[in-house]
Amino acid sequence: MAVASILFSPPLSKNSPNRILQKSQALRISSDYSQFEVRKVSYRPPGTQHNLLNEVSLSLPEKSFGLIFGRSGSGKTTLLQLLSGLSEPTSGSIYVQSYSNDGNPNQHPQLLSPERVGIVFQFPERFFLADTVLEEVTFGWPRQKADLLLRQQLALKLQYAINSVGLNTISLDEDPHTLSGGFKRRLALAIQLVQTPDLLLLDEPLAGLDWKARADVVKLLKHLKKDLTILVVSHDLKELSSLVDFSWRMEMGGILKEEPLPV
Ligand SMILES: Nc1ncnc2c1ncn2[C@@H]1O[C@H](COP(=O)(O)OP(=O)(O)OP(=O)(O)O)[C@@H](O)[C@H]1O
Repeated sequence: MAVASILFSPPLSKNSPNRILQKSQALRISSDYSQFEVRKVSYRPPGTQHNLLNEVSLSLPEKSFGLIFGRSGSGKTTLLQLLSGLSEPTSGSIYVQSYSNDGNPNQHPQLLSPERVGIVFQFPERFFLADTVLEEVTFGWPRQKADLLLRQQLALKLQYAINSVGLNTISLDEDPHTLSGGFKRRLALAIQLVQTPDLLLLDEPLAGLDWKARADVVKLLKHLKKDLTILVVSHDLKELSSLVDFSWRMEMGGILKEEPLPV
């Protein structure tokens, strides 16, 4: 099923939503460059006595690829949950800071809002609910009553997501559960990209895939890296090393240290 047949793809004109989308994206980053910044974040789950994260700090410039590695149970997933807004830091802050080219902040830091963040959990295919790829990507979207402008904007977002992950080579009528492992991961990424996030968080993106699908996902991440800021938690350091701009080790007790990959 074609994207356009569901949501109507408009011709491009001066006032087309494509231009509106580009304009709003350009407005979001008005500075010379910006960084996602985590400052002295600690986290203790409500009702417990133990900090899972202890004064974690990191900076990730826009359009760069960061990787967090470390032993199981050290707190890596917990940090992604805080960055995505699923839980709130007990202390510290997570924000976006913009800078001029001379390296000085050029406005007040903005708190990172969850709408700007996409997160793909480990084994995302386990959470697929819909009967078709299209329904899975557009889950929760208005079908009939949305006004024309909204439908046009949604159609463009859908097209962007589908094309970005290479799902345009298959029918959107396919059952998500029958896709290959690599295509299931593409679909999981499309579900996030349709929200046009600025920061994409991936928890163990290669886990459970065969060698071919793993190579496929690495290639896809290389492509996505051109337009997105990506932060990955993974044990697959060798396979991801060619993508990595910044890396950190999470030590037991939730202590984060910037460190080169040990590969
Ligand atoms: N809500 C919670 N309450 C108490 N302890 C928790 C809670 N959530 C996670 N934990 C514990 O926090 C620790 C860190 O978990 P987390 O999943 O962040 O580790 P991880 O580094 O991502 O591990 P893995 O590599 O195995 O995915 C674990 O010991 C986990 O059992």
